Amino acid sequence: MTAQLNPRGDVAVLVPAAGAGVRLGPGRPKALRLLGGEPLLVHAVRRLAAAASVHTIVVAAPAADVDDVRELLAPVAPVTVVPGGAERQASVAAALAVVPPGPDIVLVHDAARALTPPGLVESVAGAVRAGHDAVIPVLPVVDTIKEVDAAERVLGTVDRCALRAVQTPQGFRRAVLAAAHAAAGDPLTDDAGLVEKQGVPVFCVPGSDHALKITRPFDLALAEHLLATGA
Ligand SMILES: Nc1ccn([C@@H]2O[C@H](COP(=O)(O)OP(=O)(O)OP(=O)(O)O)[C@@H](O)[C@H]2O)c(=O)n1
Ligand SMILES: C[C@](O)(CO)[C@H](O)COP(=O)(O)O
Repeated sequence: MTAQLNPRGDVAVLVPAAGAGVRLGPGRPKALRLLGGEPLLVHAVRRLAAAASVHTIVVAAPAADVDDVRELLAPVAPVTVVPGGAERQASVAAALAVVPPGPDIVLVHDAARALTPPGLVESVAGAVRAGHDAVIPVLPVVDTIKEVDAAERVLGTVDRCALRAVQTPQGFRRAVLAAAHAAAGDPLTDDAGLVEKQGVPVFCVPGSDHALKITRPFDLALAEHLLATGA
């Protein structure tokens, strides 16, 4: 059954899903690889569609797989699917370009963070609604962090109290994200980075262990365990 999105919602979610997944090893584009028998993208979109504020979801799919992705997601939720680009930033820009009039809040969410709970979507959107133009979910850094040189010699120990590991969804006032992408130069790895370059303050909210990015084979094994055990 297709989850209906909320026509009165104020949130559009862009889902960059066009990456190859090189770090995961050879195989299909990462968003189409299986977790518990279903593609990562299906897990991600199902959870986004379960967030009450979501009005629109736009997926940037691998260009060769756009038709397959439309078919795959049709039973999950009403989504718009566009071809992604060579860099994540281009995929996000392609999705942003087709957001319909209406939603004033835009979230950008990696398909690779397939188990992100709907509650995190709502907490990021809520912080934008409360007046923050740019919001990112973060976790504290749990390991000691060293700065090293090219020869792997330690230069020093970084004060991790001031560091955060950044997740998605990242949330923005729509006009702020549009202006940041319009002004974008060399690709950055996240959208908050583009907004920072515009001098816009970025606000942090607590992230979730379940929003882990499935990047390497160990992450996929961990996600399989989380899904299977409901942990
Ligand atoms: N050209 C790209 C590259 C990445 N992404 C998406 O951006 C998200 C975060 O990227 P990451 O997890 O680093 O994925 P990949 O780029 O696929 O990973 P790798 O660097 O291992 O190839 C993913 O959902 C990925 O599909 C995208 O839409 N378009
Ligand atoms: C946006 C992001 O998920 C924030 O952690 C991340 O930067 C994107 O992927 P990458 O692994 O940095 O390429």
